[in-house]
Formats: sequence, C-alpha cells, structure tokens
Amino acid sequence: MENKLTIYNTLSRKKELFEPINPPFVGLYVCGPTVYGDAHLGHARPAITFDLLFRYLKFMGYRVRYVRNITDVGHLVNDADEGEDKIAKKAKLEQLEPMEVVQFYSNRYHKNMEQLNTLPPSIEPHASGHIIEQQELIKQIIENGFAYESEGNIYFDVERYNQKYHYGKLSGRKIDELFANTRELSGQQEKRNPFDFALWKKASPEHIMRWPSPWGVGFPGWHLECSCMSQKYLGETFDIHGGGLDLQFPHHECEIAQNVAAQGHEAVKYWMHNNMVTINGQKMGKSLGNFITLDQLFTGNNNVLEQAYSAMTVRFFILQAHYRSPLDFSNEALKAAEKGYERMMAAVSQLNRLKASNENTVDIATLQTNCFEAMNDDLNTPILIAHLFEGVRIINSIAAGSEKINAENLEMLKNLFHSFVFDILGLKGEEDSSASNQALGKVIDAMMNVRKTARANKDWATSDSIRDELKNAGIQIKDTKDGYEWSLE
Ligand SMILES: Nc1ncnc2c1ncn2[C@@H]1O[C@H](COP(=O)(O)OP(=O)(O)OP(=O)(O)O)[C@@H](O)[C@H]1O
Ligand SMILES: [Zn+2]
Repeated sequence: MENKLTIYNTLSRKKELFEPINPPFVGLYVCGPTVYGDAHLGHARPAITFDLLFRYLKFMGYRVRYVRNITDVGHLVNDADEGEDKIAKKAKLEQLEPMEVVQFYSNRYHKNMEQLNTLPPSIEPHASGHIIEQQELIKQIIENGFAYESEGNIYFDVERYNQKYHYGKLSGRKIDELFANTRELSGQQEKRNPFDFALWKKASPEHIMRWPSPWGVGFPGWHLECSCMSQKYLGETFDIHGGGLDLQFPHHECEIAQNVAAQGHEAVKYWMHNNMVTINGQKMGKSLGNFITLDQLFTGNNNVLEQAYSAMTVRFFILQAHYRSPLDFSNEALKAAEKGYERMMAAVSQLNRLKASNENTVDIATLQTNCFEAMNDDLNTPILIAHLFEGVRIINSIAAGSEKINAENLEMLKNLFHSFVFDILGLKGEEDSSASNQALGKVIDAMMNVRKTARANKDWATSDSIRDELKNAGIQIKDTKDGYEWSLE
C-alpha cells in the first residue's frame, strides 16, 4: 500500500508526510504514567491515541518498536525542582516501600490498559532501572559545557544552551518571557537562572529514593529519563516521540535540550501531542484531584457517574474525537459513545449474516478510499468513524433489501470492517460487563443497607459477617464521607 500517512509535527506546527528514518523499521517513544495512583480517564487518551498509531503503522507493514516508560523516580510534586518525589510521598502515606507502590500501580495500570484493548508496548523501561545511563548523559552534558554543579546538584544551563542552540523551539516559549515569569517565583539560590532545570538533585537526609553518583548521593531530574531511555532503545535519532500536550513544556522542551546538549543534534523527527481530557473545562489530573479512575468508569462507582461505562465505550469515546482536540467528560457524551459503539458492533454481526447477490448497487471501493484518507490525514478518527457509519447504513440497507451487494464487494466490505474496526481502531466485542457491574453494585448496596441496619441494632455478628463475605467474594469496601466506595480486588 502506498504510504500517504501525514502526521502533525508539533515541532514544525504542520502536517508532514510520515517518512521513517530507516524503513521498514519505526521507532516510537511515548511518555508513560508516574505510577503513584490509579489510571484515570485522562491516561486512557495517550494510551489509546498511540495504540491507534502503533496499530496503523503495523497495519501499513512497518516493523514498529514501541517504547513506553514507567516513571518511578524523580517526578517531584508540582513538576518543579523542589518538593517531595510523588512516589515516595505516596509510599510514606501508605507505609510501603516506594517500589511496592510502583509495582502495585503498574499492575493495575496494565490491567486497565488490557481492558481498553491497547497492545502492550515492545519495551517498558523504568527510570529507576536506568540510573547509570542517566548519569552518563549528565557527564556528557557537563563535558560539553551545558550544565554546572552547585551544592551537590547538577543544573542544566539554559542561557548558555540558548546562546548556541534554541531553547523553546518546541513550545514556542521565549527565553526572555521565561526569565520574567520565573524570576520571582523561585527561591532556589543554587541555580544561576530560575529557569535552569535539575539533571541531578542532592538527596536530603529524609529523601528515601537515592543513588550514589560522582556528585554525591541523589536522584535524577524527571526530564532526564525520557531523553535517555528513548535513545537507549531506539537509537541516536528515531522517528516519533509522543505524549500529552501538558508535557510539551517543560518536559519535552527539556528533553530536546538535553539530547542536543549531549550530542549536538536532535533525537526526534516527529513530535506528536494528544490534547487533554477535561472535566468542567479543566485538565483531569491526579494531582488536581478532579479525576475519574478507569475502574470507577467501568463499575459506575463514582458520584459523578450516572451509570457504568464499558471499556469499549470508553475507547470509542476517546476515538470519536480527534486526538488534537480537547475532550470534555460528560455522561451525555459517554452515553452517546455507548450507543455509537453498540450500533457499530450490531452492524458487524449483521455483516456476517449478509448474503451476496448477482446484482450490486453499492460503492465499497469509494468507502474504502475514504476510510484510508481519513486515517492518513493525521489519524482523523472522527471522520473515519463517520465513514464507517456510512458503511453501517449500507449494511443495514442490504439487510433490509433496499440495496444489493455482489460477492466481490461483500468480501471487500467484510475486510474493510475487519481491518478498521478491529485491527486499527482496536475495538472488540464484549460481554455486557457494564450491565453486570451495575447489577453487582445494586447487590452490594442491598448488603450494605442490611449491614447499616445491623449496626444500628448493635448486631455486630451480622455486620461483621457481611463485611467478611464481601471480602471473601473479592470486594473491597472503603468508607468515605458520603458513604462508601467498592472495588474489585
Ligand atoms: N487529562 C489528561 N488528558 C490527556 N492526557 C493526559 C491527561 N492526564 C495525563 N495525561 C497524559 O498521561 C501520561 C501520564 O501522565 P501522568 O502520570 O503525569 O498523569 P497526571 O494525572 O497528569 O499526573 P499528575 O497530576 O501527577 O501530573 C502523560 O502522557 C500525560 O500527558
Ligand atoms: Zn517523558
């Protein structure tokens, strides 16, 4: 198949024809989660967007190496260079080892990603497993004169870098503006300039995630891991780097600066950014506390939700918006996605029952061209889905007898639906798990009501046995200020 895929490159702010550096191989790196909490609806977006790209590139015949990292060290509260490590903070709160927190939430993340039918990446490197490589990169940057040591910390010298290269080329930020905006906010005396960012931080005595280094005991800066692990697994230059728009600045800007400072040229050919899932117009985020976890969506177990939504409904919800448009959460939009998904799947099973006739009144070749054109236009899934619904209309008309299809076209239509619905959009049929979860929720409510009455009557035996039986059934109950929440273990 002729390659006509265009993708919007944040670096050039244009759609560009996708031409891999070393075909048929394609290297794709995507920033993964900082694993200190359950995945929320926002996390589904980069996961599904880049899963779509991974699937489409493979469909086109490329051999894709997809690397998505796990951030398990160095990401400090508020994304700044000060404050606690997000993982260590959670570990302290829960009285766990930091790596216990990492393992626990990584496992849960993987389970959610599987439910969403995203393919696992080819490599999933952890930041904490690449400390030596990160130190090597720092040494190179120091050697080239773009970083300095200050009281056991190593900072990237943004001004010095900007004299030779261009800091801000990805985000379009101007260094003078950065200077004006950050000067007053910063109380970090050891930096030459407030916008300099940490490559290595000295660990204070209470900081538990720490490693020896030539500059003393400490830990790497957050931006370093992606610069380092992307090149380790994909080479000195590679094709695509993706992530959420919230990472464009400072995370990706700093990644570019680090790579260029170390090797004199950029590493990435195409930068791609998915827009945000918002709630009431604001980014949904772990640290903002305004998130709905994927488990809550799948079970309906959050006050904001009017019902449970299946994983495929969530996937369809994400795909029916273009990845570069913002997408606001609402029950109405999710219910519409549920209807759309069901209508699509009903047509797929109808398609399997269609019989070919000698006559033909439908144009499948044009439909096929339209579908490819939509995907090739920067993964325009809303347009693709609109074309597929034109296909649904054709299927239903053939079933009703108002249109006819011959054997050749029927074969083409089946291939088309199979390729786009299952292989590329990554949808799949599912048992009605949302309905069964809703039924389960009602049963739990009923048992909890009995427990409440038992407790009011000081009937502790009944109350305890209900708690134990729920636990035995693998259902965890957590008391909240509005009542309780349940989850499956
Ligand atoms: N609301 C969102 N919409 C789309 N993408 C998101 C959203 N929130 C996070 N992401 C993306 O998910 C990936 C992992 O992000 P991360 O673990 O930092 O999540 P987060 O909820 O933003 O956490 P925090 O609030 O601690 O920064 C990144 O690529 C990020 O851009
Ligand atoms: Zn990253």
